[in-house]
Amino acid sequence: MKVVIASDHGGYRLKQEIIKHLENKNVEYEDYGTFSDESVDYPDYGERVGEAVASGKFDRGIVICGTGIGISIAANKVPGVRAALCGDCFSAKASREHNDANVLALGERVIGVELAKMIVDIWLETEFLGGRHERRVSKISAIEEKYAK
Ligand SMILES: O=C[C@H](O)[C@H](O)[C@H](O)COP(=O)(O)O
Repeated sequence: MKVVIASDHGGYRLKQEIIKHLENKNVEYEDYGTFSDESVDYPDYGERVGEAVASGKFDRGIVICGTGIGISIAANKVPGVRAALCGDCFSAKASREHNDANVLALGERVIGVELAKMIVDIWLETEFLGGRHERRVSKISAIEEKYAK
């Protein structure tokens, strides 16, 4: 599995911790920035990861900002992206099983590093269940198509 990860300055420190964790687990990843804690704009990084996942270059994306909210909103603007902001393990599992989330969003200012690592593990390991959830995810795609220019 190939993972792309990015953050703004508000998620930079947690991104570095998650990168160390991915390396320890031998998960293939690419870091799309930001590369310091200097202030930047989260939509740039959400869009970057969203495009990289939607294009098929990566299987999954991880985006991090202060709350995880802004960067997930931005990533979700890219057609084909289903970004899930998770602050607990149950949501991380359900976002994969039910929603086939292809981008995980985390908030550095909200959750601790150890919980974030646990969420990442569960999210990477959990498969989409399909079945009734397939129909609902298809309806999300239909909404995208309806509003596409
Ligand atoms: O949703 C947005 C994120 O939480 C940003 O990380 C946050 O807004 C950045 O705030 P500041 O510029 O005050 O560090």
